Amino acid sequence: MAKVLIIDDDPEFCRVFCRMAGQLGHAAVSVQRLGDGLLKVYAEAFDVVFLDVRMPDGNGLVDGLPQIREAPSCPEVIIITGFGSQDGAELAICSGAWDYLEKPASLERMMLALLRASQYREAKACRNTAMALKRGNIVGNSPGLAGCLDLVAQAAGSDVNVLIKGETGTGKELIAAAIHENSPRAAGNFVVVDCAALPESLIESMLFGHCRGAFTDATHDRVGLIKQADGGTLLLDEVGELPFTVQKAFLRVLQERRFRPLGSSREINSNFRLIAASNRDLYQMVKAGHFREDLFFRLQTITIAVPPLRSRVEDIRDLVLHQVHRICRYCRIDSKGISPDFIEALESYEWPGNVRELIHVIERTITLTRDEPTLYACHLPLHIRVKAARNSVSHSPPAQKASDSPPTPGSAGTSGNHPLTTLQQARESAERQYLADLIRSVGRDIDRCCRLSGLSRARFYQLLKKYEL
Ligand SMILES: Nc1ncnc2c1ncn2[C@@H]1O[C@H](COP(=O)(O)OP(=O)(O)OP(=O)(O)O)[C@@H](O)[C@H]1O
Repeated sequence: MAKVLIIDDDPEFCRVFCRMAGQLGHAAVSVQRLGDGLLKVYAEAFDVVFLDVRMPDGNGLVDGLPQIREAPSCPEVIIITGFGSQDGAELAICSGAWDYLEKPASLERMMLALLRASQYREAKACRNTAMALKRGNIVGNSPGLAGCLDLVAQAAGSDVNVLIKGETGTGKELIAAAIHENSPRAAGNFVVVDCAALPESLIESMLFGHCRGAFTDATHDRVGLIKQADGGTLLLDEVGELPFTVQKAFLRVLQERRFRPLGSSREINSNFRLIAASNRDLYQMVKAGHFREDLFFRLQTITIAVPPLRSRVEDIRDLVLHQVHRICRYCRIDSKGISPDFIEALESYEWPGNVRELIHVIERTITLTRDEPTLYACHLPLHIRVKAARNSVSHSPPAQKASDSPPTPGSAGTSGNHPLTTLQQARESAERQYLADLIRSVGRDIDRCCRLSGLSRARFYQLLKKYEL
């Protein structure tokens, strides 16, 4: 039985729908306004939500769907609309809807969609309780990361090939390790091959192994990485860097799970599970002729796309707390307090290097503030402070006196149409704010100010003078 909510401004339609769902054993309730629907999904757990698009107080697809998908029970959403369009259908599916039905869809069709969505939910609930996922070192609870962990659970329960995509530093290797740890192969080896770091001349011998005398430097037999993963998992990290010739040889290994080490006359077996990871767009590489299409299709039976950190800002707080505690313990210093402005500044930065960059910033900050009991935003590197200050300026532009802001080039006479400041002005405003905060929290201890800000003494004095601080 599923718990169902229908959000539709037609009370008669809701009444008939609820009665029919009830006859099929589901518990259905309805509301006629989008706002009431949102309140309800955040107050109660639902399995499936039927959502109308044109509501008196908003557009279900645009204003409702994303929020409903992020509700604690993360219900499946079926869009029902009297004004269906191909673009609407695409938007719905891309935004995570289960289905997109045009009114008047027959009630049977709606009940079929409900049946499928509720069966899927049941199966998912069984999987989750059957296997409480060991997360390893993975920190974070954002919906984006939760979606990845769902796929980790699915992948761990099967033996199919997995492709993990995502920008550098997003945690692809951690995800791969979690699949291995949760799979029946956990007792076997987890062998990581960094395809970008293997010298091209050695790559075949590293992967396949070699016999003594196979080439000039082969002074003894060597077991290749593929054989080392026998009974376990092989992670091909940066698989896009695998040379084209090796891709062909590897494809055969993937099909046969057999190969011949260099210089050997005998083929050997290796029963490994393959996970590949890449921060490059392999599909584009296939189109450009740099990656084999047949290998590409074989790699991705399950694909996990790890979102960049900037699109799961909710994880930053958890990651910071975890890392600060970990690093302080490692450095044998007392754990530090964290002020809200420290987290806010980190949340407003875009993290091109993702979690790896965040960890480096925290390590650096703790090293530079060993004696500080609390971390403030002013302890962060300048570029992050600047970004935070710029964001606060652009969200609520301060009223400026005309004399404060020289006209920007080309804006004379039309400045009323240009609320944005110039880059130089924004930079100066951020710089001034940063220095003021720094002095406020550290005092006039010039050595510490210079050490924390990374500025030379001369430059520091120059800026104090410039901003009359
Ligand atoms: N969710 C997370 N929780 C805790 N630590 C994380 C998380 N994601 C990434 N990290 C840490 O960030 C660093 C980079 O992670 P990882 O090497 O898995 O990224 P990657 O996507 O494989 O990077 P690359 O593409 O550059 O190989 C590691 O120190 C890892 O432990």
